[in-house]
Amino acid sequence: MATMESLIGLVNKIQRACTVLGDHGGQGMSLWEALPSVAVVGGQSSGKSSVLESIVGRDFLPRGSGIVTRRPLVLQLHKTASGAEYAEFLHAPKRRFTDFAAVRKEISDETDRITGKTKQISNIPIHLSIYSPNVVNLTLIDLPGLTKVAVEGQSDSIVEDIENMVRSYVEKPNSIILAITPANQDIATSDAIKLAREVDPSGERTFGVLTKLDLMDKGTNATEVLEGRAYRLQHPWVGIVNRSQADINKNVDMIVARRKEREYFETSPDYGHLASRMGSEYLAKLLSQHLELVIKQRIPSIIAMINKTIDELNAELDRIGRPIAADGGAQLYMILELCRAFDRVFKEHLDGGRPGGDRIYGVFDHQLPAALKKLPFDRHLSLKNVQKVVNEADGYQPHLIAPEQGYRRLIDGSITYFKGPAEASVDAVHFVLKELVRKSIAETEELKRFPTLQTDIATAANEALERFREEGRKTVIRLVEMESSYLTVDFFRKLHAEPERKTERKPEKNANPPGPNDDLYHDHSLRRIGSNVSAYIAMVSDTLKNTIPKAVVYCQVREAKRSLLTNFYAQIGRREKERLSAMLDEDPHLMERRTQIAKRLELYKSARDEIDAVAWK
Ligand SMILES: Nc1nc2c(ncn2[C@@H]2O[C@H](COP(=O)(O)OP(=O)(O)OP(=O)(O)O)[C@@H](O)[C@H]2O)c(=O)[nH]1
Repeated sequence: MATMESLIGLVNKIQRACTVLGDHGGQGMSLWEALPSVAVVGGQSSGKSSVLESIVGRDFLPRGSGIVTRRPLVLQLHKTASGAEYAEFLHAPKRRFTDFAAVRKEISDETDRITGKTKQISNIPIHLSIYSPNVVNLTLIDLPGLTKVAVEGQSDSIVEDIENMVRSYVEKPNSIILAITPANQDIATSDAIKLAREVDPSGERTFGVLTKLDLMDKGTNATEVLEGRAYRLQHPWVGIVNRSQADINKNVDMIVARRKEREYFETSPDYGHLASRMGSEYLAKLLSQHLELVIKQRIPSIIAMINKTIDELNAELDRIGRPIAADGGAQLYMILELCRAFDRVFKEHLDGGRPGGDRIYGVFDHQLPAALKKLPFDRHLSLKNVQKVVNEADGYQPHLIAPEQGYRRLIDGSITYFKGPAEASVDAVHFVLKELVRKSIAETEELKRFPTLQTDIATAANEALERFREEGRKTVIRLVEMESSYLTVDFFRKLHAEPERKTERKPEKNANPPGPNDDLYHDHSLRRIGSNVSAYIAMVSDTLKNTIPKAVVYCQVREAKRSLLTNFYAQIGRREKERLSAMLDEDPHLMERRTQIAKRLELYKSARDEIDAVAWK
């Protein structure tokens, strides 16, 4: 079973953490808003500060004319067993105040730090913790006094601004309203009650406090109000007698004032019967008990809200990416993971699943055959050129049986033409691969947050592709050169065995002018040579049409799949931690957002842990 200290202490802790993170309501459903708290509201001079000081048993609030409270003051009271009495501000955690006049000055100074000397108001709370044997565990939020008129130097809107700020605190369903009304004023005109009625019509969250009972006109009393007949609330009204201005001027001790207040009620003919339920000490206990009760009731919904928020924050973190680890090993691991993610996408492009790989087949199926077809063999094997090549090969002595050298030169010359389409295939596939690298980087979700690493991967992949292209180029050129280094002997043997039907008919078809017999024979023979070479080259072309794609895939596509980033991995493995961090550079906005989320997540998780610890005690 949780103790009172632990429950209120728990909420105190969470509230402080909320303020550190800038979560103090006003931004949708926040943890702060889910936490029950007591908000103190009242018109100017209603005795708000006096009630708070009386509850604390210390003078510590700034005084003065005009609007003194200009920022919410979250006052967390912690009862100490040791007798030590001191105060601490969340904004100055290292400093322990034992002099309460210094606390007052610090509240003033800290107010001005945010609002400037302009006397404007701000909804950013000041957190003050007071540790004392004279307090009960309680958290109160002191809010600016509701006012009717702006004083000099303040904008006209301040009246409305204050009301809006106070309303933003009291309208949340988890807020307990401490509505302070002076007894020497008509309850119907009380600013505090007016606002409380507006946001809590059933009066279940409102505690009515009547101050200045001692200042009522002779012959009148407040029993109508205190007994709940004048204005009904779910909770009993509490009457208070604070120090008068004269007491304050005389520096009457707060503890003495408490005693005097007790005596006032005990001896009062009007309120004697209510004495046990009157006074600031009673009020503090009442609030403390009530706050504890409310916290207990709210814990399940607070836990639900915390869990929901944790889920949402985790989902957002997943979306924008988890924070990067600080140590080199983890960074290296992360870079490798990111590279692998890229590699997966890249392979999907090649193997199918994502488009692009089919364009490589397009090179082999279209581009290469078309380029082979366009090669200028007609020109190279024209009668004139055949004659020229054969004659040159023969030299001073014409061939006797067959122009062996001529054949070889014609074939060599023709085969050289294949280098063009072979290299073009290598280049075409290279560009497809390069484009797929670019696409894959853009499509790798995990890489989106790391522009530097994207560039690094692109550079490394393109360097690798250049190497593969060079390898591919060498290999296809070698294939072409192999074709000229050793000819297929069988092809020519078969030719030899065949009758010369086809070629013999040709001269008749070609309406060549009649000439000497040997000339005719010579033409026939040249034509035959041309057509034999042409047939041979067609065969080579068919072979290369099949082997060039094999070489290209072997050297470029297969390697890209196998070892696109191998060199890169080796390089980063040797890199210093600083360079690894630099590779994981991110968009600063994103980093900021992530830090924010991580902090909030931390807050919510620790809040959950704290609640668990209390709930199981
Ligand atoms: N006699 C008597 N005087 C009181 C009582 N409560 C408050 N006062 C006096 O009323 C004046 C205003 O009290 P504060 O406690 O400063 O009131 P406040 O609501 O905090 O005022 P602002 O901060 O100006 O809005 C001071 O002079 C107090 O001494 C009371 O119960 N009896």
